Amino acid sequence: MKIFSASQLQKADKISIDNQGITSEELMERAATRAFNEIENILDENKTVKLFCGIGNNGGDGLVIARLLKNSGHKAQVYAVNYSDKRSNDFLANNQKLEKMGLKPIVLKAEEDFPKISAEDIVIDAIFGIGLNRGIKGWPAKLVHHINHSGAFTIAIDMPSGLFSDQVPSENDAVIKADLCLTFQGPKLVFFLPQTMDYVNEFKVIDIGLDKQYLESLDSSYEITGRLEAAAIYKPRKKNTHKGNFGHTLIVGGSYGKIGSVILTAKTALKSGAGLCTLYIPKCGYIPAQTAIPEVMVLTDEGEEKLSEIEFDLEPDVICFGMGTGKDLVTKEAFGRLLERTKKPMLVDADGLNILSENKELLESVPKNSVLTPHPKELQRLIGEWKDDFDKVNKVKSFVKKYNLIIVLKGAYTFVFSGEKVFINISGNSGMATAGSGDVLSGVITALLSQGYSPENAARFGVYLHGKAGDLASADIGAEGMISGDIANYMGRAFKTLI
Ligand SMILES: NC(=O)C1=CN([C@@H]2O[C@H](COP(=O)(O)OP(=O)(O)OC[C@H]3O[C@@H](n4cnc5c(N)ncnc54)[C@H](O)[C@@H]3O)[C@@H](O)[C@H]2O)[C@@H](O)CC1
Ligand SMILES: Nc1ncnc2c1ncn2[C@@H]1O[C@H](COP(=O)(O)OP(=O)(O)O)[C@@H](O)[C@H]1O
Ligand SMILES: [K+]
Repeated sequence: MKIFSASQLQKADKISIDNQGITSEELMERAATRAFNEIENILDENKTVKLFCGIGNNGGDGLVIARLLKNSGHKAQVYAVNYSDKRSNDFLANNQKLEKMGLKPIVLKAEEDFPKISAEDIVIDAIFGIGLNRGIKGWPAKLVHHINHSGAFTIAIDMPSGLFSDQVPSENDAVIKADLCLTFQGPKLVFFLPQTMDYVNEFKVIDIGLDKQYLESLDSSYEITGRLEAAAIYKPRKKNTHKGNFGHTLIVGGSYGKIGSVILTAKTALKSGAGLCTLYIPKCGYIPAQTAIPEVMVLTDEGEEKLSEIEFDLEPDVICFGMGTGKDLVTKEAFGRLLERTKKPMLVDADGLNILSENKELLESVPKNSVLTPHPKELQRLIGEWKDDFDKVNKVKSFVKKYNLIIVLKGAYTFVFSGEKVFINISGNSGMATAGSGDVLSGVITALLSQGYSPENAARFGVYLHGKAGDLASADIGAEGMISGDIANYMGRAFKTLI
């Protein structure tokens, strides 16, 4: 699923109106009716719905929803948030229809007019949608705070009011915190950025029937990775195969006290379909690794407690480097030599990334199309500070182009940057905020690379599977109870959900 900008969606509205021979009022009726159907599904009859409608088309949607609620016997109170006297035509048309039914919106013009909102009410926020062009200030801002502090379950129509589709609100701007956002045609980028995602606890996409052909023709850098997209990447195994068909992964990492990290990565690689897996670790890790995973082969470095040479006599299909290595000079030099010798795309994580950050000249030697998996702090070391999340996204886009790499920026929503594209993953949960889940992610992506998935697909699919395995683990044993090893243990079941 592509993510469109506000201006693309506004244009798609116009084109669909022309192509389908309908009026904008009819499109509004269709959009708002579909939103109403969702609301009715979750509505308890005893609840009072308080609708706050702006005076543009987002407000128009709210008026249509109010009419439909009233028609189906719900208790609805409608407020027109009169921040200006300029009303959109479709707002006016729907206002008339509502008044004809005897439901006249109460006009709010100042703080004294605010109604009481109880925690038991349902609030529909139809104040501003994608037409927002400046931060909400003055008494409407106070209304937003009034709604946010009411404790009422708040459903935003299209966008939480006050949230821009293409910039981060400033500290003084008021923004609705939506429990649910019913968003038209596709999710907006701000739903996924760390600085703005908290305004949308949950979202549901409402297909309002815009012209499919036109939407498909639109360019967008941003795409969602959900179940459908993951299933399209998945290559089920053939019957006539042997372990050699699924690649040999070499996992290089670890140091004294951090051998567990590479063990997790290797275990996950095997549980994600890698045919063979060899661990390359300092000597001190030999017995723990052999004991923890009998299926893995183990090679040891000359170094007792840290990597110092990285010499091996095998031809792996993919090398993964960096978990738990530390950044010692000998390890850095050994990594530099490994980079010089490696031609195939590899995966670099954790201290591998920190070594690259401290020795930027090494970036030139990272094989093209390699996958780097930083969390935000590691990213900052790699690319420097950013002003806000939009600036960060642009900086990462430039970085991946400059070095021809793929960046997996980990977070509650993980972003995969590849060429012009940015893929946003929607599987996963807060139970994954636990030590070692990043090591597990490296294991999945490495295993997919070894099985012949392209680096872009391996990154995108690996991130999805990692989140899905986390979701399955959380559903069974709870977010607090799960540890990163559980994510590895649920990996097979994550693949099975795609069959
Ligand atoms: N036919 C259509 O165009 C459709 C539009 N739809 C709805 O229309 C919405 C967009 O409607 P509009 O373009 O009318 O815009 P909004 O209803 O989001 O905003 C209304 C107007 O308020 C003004 N404004 C913006 N920020 C302000 C601020 N901080 N303080 C005071 N005034 C401010 C702007 O001039 C803006 O045009 C969508 O989000 C969606 O809900 C849907 O009904 C689907 C069909
Ligand atoms: N709240 C969350 N929701 C979804 N995924 C999460 C959340 N918190 C962390 N994760 C995932 O867990 C992993 C954590 O990786 P990382 O920070 O490198 O941890 P570690 O260094 O302990 O291995 C990432 O893949 C990240 O996307
Ligand atoms: K809204």
